[in-house]
Amino acid sequence: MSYEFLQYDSISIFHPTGVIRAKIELPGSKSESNRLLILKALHNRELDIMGLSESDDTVLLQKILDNDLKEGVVDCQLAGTSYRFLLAYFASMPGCDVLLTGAPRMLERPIGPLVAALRNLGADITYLGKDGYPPVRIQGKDLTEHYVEIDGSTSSQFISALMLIGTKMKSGLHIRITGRQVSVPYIYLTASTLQRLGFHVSIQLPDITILPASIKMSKVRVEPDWSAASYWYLVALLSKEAEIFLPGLRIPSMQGDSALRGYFDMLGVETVYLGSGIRLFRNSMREINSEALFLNFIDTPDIAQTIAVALAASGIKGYLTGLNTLRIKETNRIEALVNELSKFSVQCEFGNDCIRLSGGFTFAENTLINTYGDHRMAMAFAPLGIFGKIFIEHPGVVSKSYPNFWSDLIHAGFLIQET
Ligand SMILES: O=C(O)C1=C[C@@H](OP(=O)(O)O)[C@@H](O)[C@H](O)C1
Ligand SMILES: C=C(OP(=O)(O)O)C(=O)O
Repeated sequence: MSYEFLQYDSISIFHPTGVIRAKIELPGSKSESNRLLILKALHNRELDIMGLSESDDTVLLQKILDNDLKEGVVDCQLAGTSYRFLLAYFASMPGCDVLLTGAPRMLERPIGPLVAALRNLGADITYLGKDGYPPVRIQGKDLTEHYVEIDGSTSSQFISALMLIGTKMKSGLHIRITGRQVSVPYIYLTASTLQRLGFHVSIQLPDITILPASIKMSKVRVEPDWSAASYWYLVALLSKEAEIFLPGLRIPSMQGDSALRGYFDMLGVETVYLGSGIRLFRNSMREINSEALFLNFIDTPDIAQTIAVALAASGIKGYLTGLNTLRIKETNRIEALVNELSKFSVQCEFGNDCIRLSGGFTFAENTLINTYGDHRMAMAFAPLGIFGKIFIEHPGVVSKSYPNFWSDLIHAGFLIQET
């Protein structure tokens, strides 16, 4: 694996022909990997997880769990899912005394509903900074209650965290979700991961029941990451001609971001499922006969940036809604998107949970894309290099989920240089 260009202040990127034929080995799903690592630590340290994500977030989580630390400071850096899962994990580990912290941005990402739910289950958690936010001190305990209510309107990671530790609780766990649940497919991903390993889970939202059990399997394979696939759909869309093979992706998939297939089909990228993976084709005959597209991302927040760039660069007007959680991710993704799209004259208006794109895209050669410490800003804008040279600030941000991204673009014929 050669993780190129991660250390530079900025890079330039462009594609000399716009014709792409490539086979790209995507990283394993970060979401699946993180769930499996927690389950492995809770139940069976011998579990063999194949195809684990090589993302910074997963590598860090694995290191923390492998250390089997009982005391001291645990720094999750920028890894939101890992932070939320570890919060529940340590809270349910009798005898541990841990200070769980992260990078400055992590200290701005809320955890209040998860802490409240864990406390109701008997956990001992103290806020060390602002109430409702990291860092916290966790003194692990046997959690003896078996019913909990939690507000699901901030993050699904809170629900998944409870589901994961519920497998280890003596009488299991019944979770009742209050509020409007966001990112629902991630809850189903947790459930299906548990079921694959032999746990009993029943979901009838807003209720989830987990029964205690042990892992029945010794090996499990992680599917490649559909959120990472989104950048290759965008490359295909913007290309003159494309045929891209992404081995290992399945249809149907338990990863909610696989819904991106439908969006891109509408825009002119066809997906063919081959059993061994998927092949993407640019269908230049496809015409969108819609004045404007109305798309809701409440279930699939991680592909909103890719689709926003896809619509803008195709000159399609769009109303993107359900963006509630984008403000509390690696950066305020709504503002970041609007700032960067404006550099290409795209007319954007935005609110708390929506962006309206009113067209007007003009490619501007040599534009510098600011990335706001957010891997998905870098990856969603990089494919614009097909139209001409652009610059990407802090290319190293991609390692949060896809460290090989730049090397893979080079493999697909992009020319990338340090600047
Ligand atoms: O459970 C998971 O693996 C994730 C859930 C989503 O977060 P929210 O539920 O906070 O939207 C998603 O954005 C994140 O990248 C991964
Ligand atoms: C939001 C993300 O991750 P996390 O919440 O795990 O930091 C992401 O990968 O886009």
